Amino acid sequence: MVTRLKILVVEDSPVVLKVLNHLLLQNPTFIPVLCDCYKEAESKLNNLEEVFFAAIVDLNLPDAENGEIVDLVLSHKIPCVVLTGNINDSLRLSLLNKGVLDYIIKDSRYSFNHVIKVIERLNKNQGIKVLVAEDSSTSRLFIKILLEQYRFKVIEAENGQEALAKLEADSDISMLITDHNMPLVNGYDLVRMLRHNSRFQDLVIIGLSAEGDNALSAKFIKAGANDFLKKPFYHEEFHCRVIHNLEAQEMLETIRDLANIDPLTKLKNRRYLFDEGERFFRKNSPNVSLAMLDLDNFKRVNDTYGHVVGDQLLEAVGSEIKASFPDVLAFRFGGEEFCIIASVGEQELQGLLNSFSLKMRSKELTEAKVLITCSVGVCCRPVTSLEESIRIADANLYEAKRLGRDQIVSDA
Ligand SMILES: Nc1nc2c(ncn2[C@@H]2O[C@H](COP(=O)(O)OP(=O)(O)OP(=O)(O)O)[C@@H](O)[C@H]2O)c(=O)[nH]1
Repeated sequence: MVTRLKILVVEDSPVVLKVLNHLLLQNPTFIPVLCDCYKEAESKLNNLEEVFFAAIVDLNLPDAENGEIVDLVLSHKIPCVVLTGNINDSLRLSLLNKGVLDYIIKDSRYSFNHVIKVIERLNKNQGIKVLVAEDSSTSRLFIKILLEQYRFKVIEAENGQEALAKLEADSDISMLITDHNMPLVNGYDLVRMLRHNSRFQDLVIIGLSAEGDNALSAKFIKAGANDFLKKPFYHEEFHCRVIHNLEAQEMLETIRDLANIDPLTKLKNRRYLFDEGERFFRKNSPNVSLAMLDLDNFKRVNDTYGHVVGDQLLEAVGSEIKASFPDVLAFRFGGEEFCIIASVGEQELQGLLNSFSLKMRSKELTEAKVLITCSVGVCCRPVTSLEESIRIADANLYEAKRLGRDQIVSDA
């Protein structure tokens, strides 16, 4: 179930209030709570039953014309995005120093979309772990506070060696912010070590240094860091760089998923099989077993119930495969054919396939309550290539079909 988050919106213009309400409601996570003056916002904030995830506030309200609403919201420790008609350097600095997340000039409808983007980012950040590697406890605390302002989960390390150990122990860490001058392993060496390990290819890395060495930023980036910041930096720049680099990485992952995942079944696709499957095969050979699974008489399902139900059935089978083979590589090979690759023993794979076939035989799938069986061909013998393994499993699958379907034929 989606946890819904209340967003306090304080704005005296009915039109702006309406636009923000409309935009926030586009995201089912958000519940906008609208106020048109300081007094109303104050009473909402003082109500202990109301818990706000963030606030969007207009700097000039009829009953608080000098930005008092910002102090009020921040005193309740609520992340605050400010809307303003105009901005100058001293106002910008004063807002940022108070700790507002961002300030947005109300000059076009795009500015309102930007406000929503900031709030959505904040929500996403709650699930993102960032490791800060920095030997100075003061600097570490400063960076931690900046990151927590944006709702990131922060983990700390006092030197490069500790950072490496924490990254190895926790594969959920998405970003590393690392100083250069640290004991044991410095930042530059840490980046080099990480980038030589394929496990850390997707880790976003931002280097930091107080040194006046101009070559250091280039060295960091050449070693594989995504970005570099020289200390002292202003927190506006820090936040922009953190968010930009994270979004670039997320975009890359989305593109990769689009290229490798079958949109209907959510299993990896055939293209990924010949890529990742090949790698898996080489790494685990000769202890690799492969099974080809093909739904029986699937054409009849399409002919009887229509293609929409056919699609729903494929989607449901995809979920069943994911649940039944949790620790193996599972792919949609094409049409109603699937492929499983595992480095488990022949007996274990046979057991998993038997349970899956039994489940398929007895479970009604989709709203149309369709019963479907599947035929399976297995290759367990040591072979020299993934292609050979697929060819043998396919021949066994053909045999399973010939013998009357709904059975497993193995070469073991
Ligand atoms: N709805 C739907 N149907 C698909 C999809 N991909 C392939 N099919 C259908 O799957 C059916 C496969 O038919 P056949 O190759 O004759 O195989 P079968 O009917 O399962 O028969 P056997 O494999 O011999 O048991 C065809 O009707 C394809 O149109 C898809 O993505 N969605």
